Order: sequence, then C-alpha cells, then structure tokens
Amino acid sequence: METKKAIISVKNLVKQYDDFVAVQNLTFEVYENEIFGLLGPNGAGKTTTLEIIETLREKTSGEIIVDGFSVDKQAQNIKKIIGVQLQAAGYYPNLNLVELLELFAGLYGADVKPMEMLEKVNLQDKAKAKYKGLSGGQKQRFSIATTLINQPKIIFLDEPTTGLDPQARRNLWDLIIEIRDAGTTVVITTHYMDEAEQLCDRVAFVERGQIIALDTPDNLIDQLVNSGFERKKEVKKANLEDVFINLTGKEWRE
Ligand SMILES: Nc1ncnc2c1ncn2[C@@H]1O[C@H](COP(=O)(O)OP(=O)(O)OP(=O)(O)O)[C@@H](O)[C@H]1O
Repeated sequence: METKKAIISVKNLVKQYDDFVAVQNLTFEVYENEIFGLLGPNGAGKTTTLEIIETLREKTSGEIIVDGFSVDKQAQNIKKIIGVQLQAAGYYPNLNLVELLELFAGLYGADVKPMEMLEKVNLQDKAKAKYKGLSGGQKQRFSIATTLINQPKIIFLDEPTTGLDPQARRNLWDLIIEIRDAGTTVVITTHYMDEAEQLCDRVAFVERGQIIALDTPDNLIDQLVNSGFERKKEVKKANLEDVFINLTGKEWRE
C-alpha cells in the first residue's frame, strides 16, 4: 500500500479559555494533497483548532508541525505556505476585485495575474465589480481565490458553502477538487454531511474538543452498516436536492 506523507501533524493539542477546555488532547495528521474535513457540532473546537494550526491563535499545549515547520518557532515559515480566507472586513469597499487581488498580491510579495486568479474561480466577468455587489456564491469563490494568491501548499476553508444554493455548492465542490488535483492540500470544516461525503478524502469527527472518529467517509459508513445500523425509512433512489438540481439545472447561477 502507498504510504501517505503527513503535511500537518497535530499532537496532544490542548486549548483552554480560562477554565474552559475547548480542545482536549487532539492528535491527528493531514496527508499531503488530500481534502481533509473537520466535522462536528457547533462549539466542538473546529475553528479553534484550525486557527491554532494557521498560527492565528495561541495554543495551551501540544505540538504542531506544518510542512516540517513548528508553530512555536517557525510561524513565519508556516504563514508563507498556507492560504487562509480573510474576513470580509478586509475587502476595502472602494476597490474592485482586480484591485483587491493586486493589493493582496503586493502584501504577500506574490507575482500573480489577477485576471488568471479570477478565471480560476469563474469570476472573470466580475473583474470590475466591488466585493459587496457579489452574490453569496461569488463572494465565497472570490474568498477562495484570495487563499491561492501566495501559491500555498495548504488552504484552510471554514464552512465555505454555508448559505449557498445547491448549484453554487456543487460548483464550489468542483472548484475545491480542482484545487486539490492541482497539488494543494485542503483542510475544510462543514456542517453538511453530504458535502463531506462527496468532497473529503478523510474526515475527523470532533466532539467536545476530542476526536471521536477519523477515516475515509466510505470506511466510516461501512463500519456503521457493519455494526448493524439500518435506516428506518427505505432509501429512495433520489432526494429532494436531486429534484432541485433536475428542475433548475447545474449551471452557475450568478
Ligand atoms: N475567544 C474565546 N474565549 C472563550 N471561549 C471561546 C473563545 N473562542 C471560542 N470559544 C469557545 O470554545 C468552544 C469551541 O469553539 P469553536 O469556535 O472552536 O467551535 P467550532 O467547532 O468551530 O464551532 P462552530 O461549528 O459553531 O463554528 C466554544 O464553546 C466557544 O464558545
């Protein structure tokens, strides 16, 4: 069997906010060039974990290595090889999309062609638009484009499809798969299990700051079925989302 190389290694990670333990002894690895999903209920500690790996938040204890660099001593090296979605507040309102990409490229010292970046996320027609004039799906696509500016080895996407319609979600899945296929590792959080099943090579379930399962979606489903689990209702060959897509088509909507 092919051995996978870990690009992120998290060992015994603990994060405490005063006397509240948000992350309790998390240990996991993300392999190079996979789409890795962090799943779990609200407040489970997913965002906290991601932000610590991204070097944006201090940990209480534990060890994290990202592409050979330690978060403790080499945070600057890590920042150079990761792509993180910016908060919308960072998108200066008077600049259009091309100008924003030029600004970010300048900050990173990266040599990118804004129009090529916009083409990657199918926003070439919106080059002169302002961020606030974009639809929800377009905003997410633009935000993903900004994570790619420094040609990162790893990108982090925190709930990238929340609030999007079925077409926009599926198109975003295709985009994320293209990014992985082009050689980038993707770490994603989502509350949509159909999305995790379609998109993620492996998923970790986090519950109260601990990992309670980690495997491929296929293996996790097989384990549940093998344990005797059965759905109460007979499963139909299609679901309501299939009806939606069938009625309204697959093309980009915005
Ligand atoms: N700055 C903070 N100070 C105190 N507690 C915090 C802080 N940030 C997060 N928490 C708490 O830590 C826990 C984990 O939060 P976190 O945002 O990591 O969860 P999450 O799994 O990303 O949740 P969601 O799915 O809702 O985004 C929550 O109980 C939250 O209230």
